[in-house]
Amino acid sequence: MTATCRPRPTAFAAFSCQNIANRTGSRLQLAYFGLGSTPPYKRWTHFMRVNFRKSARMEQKLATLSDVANNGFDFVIVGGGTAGLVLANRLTENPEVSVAVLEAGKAHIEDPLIQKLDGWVKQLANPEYDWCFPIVPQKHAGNNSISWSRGKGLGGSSAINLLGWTRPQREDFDAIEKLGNPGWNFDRFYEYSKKSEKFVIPETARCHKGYRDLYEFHSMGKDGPIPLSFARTSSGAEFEFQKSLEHHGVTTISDMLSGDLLGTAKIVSSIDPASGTRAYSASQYLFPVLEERPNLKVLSEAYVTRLLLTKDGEEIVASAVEFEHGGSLHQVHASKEVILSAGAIKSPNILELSGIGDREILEPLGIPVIQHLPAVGTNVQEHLTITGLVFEMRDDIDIATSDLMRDPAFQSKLKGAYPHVEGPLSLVWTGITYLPVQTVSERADSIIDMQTAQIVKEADQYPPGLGEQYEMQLELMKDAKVPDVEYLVFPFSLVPDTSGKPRLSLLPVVSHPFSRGTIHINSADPKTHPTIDPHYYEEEADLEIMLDSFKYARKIAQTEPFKNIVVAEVMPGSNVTDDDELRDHLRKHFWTAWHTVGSLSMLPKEKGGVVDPMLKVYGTKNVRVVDLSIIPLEVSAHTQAVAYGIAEIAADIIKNDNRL
Ligand SMILES: Cc1cc2nc3c(=O)[nH]c(=O)nc-3n(C[C@H](O)[C@H](O)[C@H](O)COP(=O)(O)OP(=O)(O)OC[C@H]3O[C@@H](n4cnc5c(N)ncnc54)[C@H](O)[C@@H]3O)c2cc1C
Repeated sequence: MTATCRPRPTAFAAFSCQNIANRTGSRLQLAYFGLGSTPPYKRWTHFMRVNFRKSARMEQKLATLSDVANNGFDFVIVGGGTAGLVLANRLTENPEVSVAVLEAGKAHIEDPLIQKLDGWVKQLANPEYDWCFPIVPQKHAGNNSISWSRGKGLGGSSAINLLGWTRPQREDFDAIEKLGNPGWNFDRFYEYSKKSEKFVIPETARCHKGYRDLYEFHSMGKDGPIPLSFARTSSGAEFEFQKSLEHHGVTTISDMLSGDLLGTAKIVSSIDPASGTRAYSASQYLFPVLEERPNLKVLSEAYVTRLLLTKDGEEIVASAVEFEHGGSLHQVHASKEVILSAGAIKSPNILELSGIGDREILEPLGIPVIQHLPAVGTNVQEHLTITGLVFEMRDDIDIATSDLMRDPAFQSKLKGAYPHVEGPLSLVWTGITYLPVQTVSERADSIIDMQTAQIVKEADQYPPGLGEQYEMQLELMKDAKVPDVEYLVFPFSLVPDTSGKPRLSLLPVVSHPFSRGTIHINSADPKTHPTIDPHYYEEEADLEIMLDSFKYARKIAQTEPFKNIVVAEVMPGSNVTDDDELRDHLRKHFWTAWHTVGSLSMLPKEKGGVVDPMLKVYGTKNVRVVDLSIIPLEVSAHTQAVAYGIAEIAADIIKNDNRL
């Protein structure tokens, strides 16, 4: 790094607190740069004022009930979330095409909790923003339970997520095609995925070879709506973790978006470098076009209760959608198609409430069965992770943690030193690593053999198609070029902590869990939360992979230089070493990465499919699903780019199919 790369005093740190810390040597200065995502006082106040005006104008552009109720549109999209708004934008590029979007949550226009990078801390478990879906006590995880967050409001989960941007491993996506979905391979996904991306190289990062390479030579889209860049803030601890990984032969990579994830990296974030705020589907795909598209009507606080289905010969036709708004039920008519984009949890619910699903679930609830489609709400897969590997970090070195940054005493010291800087911390998560099971576990072969034997033994009890999925998963697992495990470095503790000490968590993630769960309605009341059972750890291989991944993370943490920045492992504590004790610990502290897929899988019908490769629900003439629920096999990546990519592909499928 040359002197010209040094940030100006009012500029924000571009990529590495650690780099800057090395230059300044002062924790105060480090923390100042760590505040990078919060603009200086004047900028933020001006920003808020402008936002307020924009917000009022935008509110007026949203639909009113009378714009939508009892009116007809070519397409009705259920759910104004990540995928739903991409689709709404792309379909209404043609002024002849009319689209209504019904979103259950609020509009949250220019909402600081969404825009500020650490706003998610306040959004999670807040019912204004988060559906807070409870999951049932987990039989194979000590009957413990957690809740699954999902975004409620325009932008859906892209409005509350943790901003990391990854693309799946090539082989993961190719496996989706091999399961019977022609065209759903990595190459096509990649081309469409880039359509949503606008990679912006941060000014000061131009000096950093790795990032320049990524920008100039590699794999990101540059003209799409979602600005992406490297977060200006990072803890610095992730770089120490990377260096420790390097001691164990893991490569630090600069391009994690080319379909080859193996290695350790600084993740790209969906943050607009111009404003330092969250870039999400509403801010990038909806608000910029709303004013100029009278053919697009978006109604918030419109809770869809069911699709109104009729039969046309053998085929089912959705002619309208029923929704609740302001305490009353209304309908909106669709002349071409109804598209479900309510996410992997609610889209299957809406199908079931409409009479498409397993007869054995619908009939006892008094819901007339229009089509018996037993795969609805099955094949649910979720990235398995844990919260229980937490460290106390040294506070006399240039590593920032969220705990430290939140400390009022530290903040006031900061303000004394930098009176023109306002606001709390906005450290985002940036440390990411993908590894094959062969790297993290000496038992890789025996875990594969154990799972193979299990599959042979239980094959005749599996639902249709599951055996084939498992064979595919085993192939991916045997391939040491394909990641099976991920590590996240979080600059805080996810377990409530009142010690006031700086904390950091390492989160191992099982990328391709074998366990399969279900999501079903349990009431004919559309407002009742569904019964969600992910069956965490039901398949023994998931627990054993987690165990070895946990032990590997610990090994890295005990390697220099990471070791030198840690005071102690506070959870579970380095005295806990017995495998059975650790298994209990992992059962107790399981957690979600919020990446649910598979609940309306795209597969041949006889293999457990709900939608075909054109995303149409089997047996229907005009009902499609466009969200994460269609992915039949979990991918190793974080899923927002997948949701955007699916919607970009779907838009062209729908346009072609309707000759638009
Ligand atoms: C807390 C959290 C953190 C995450 N972090 C990351 C990350 O760092 N990186 C990453 O890549 N991915 C992350 N993800 C995952 C990613 O954001 C999601 O997988 C993706 O956004 C899902 O898109 P979707 O379109 O399938 O669903 P959503 O974006 O969830 O959209 C569904 C929409 O439908 C609406 N809806 C539901 N039911 C109804 C109804 N009955 N009527 C009307 N509307 C309805 C919802 O309110 C919502 O707006 C995270 C997710 C969460 C929840």
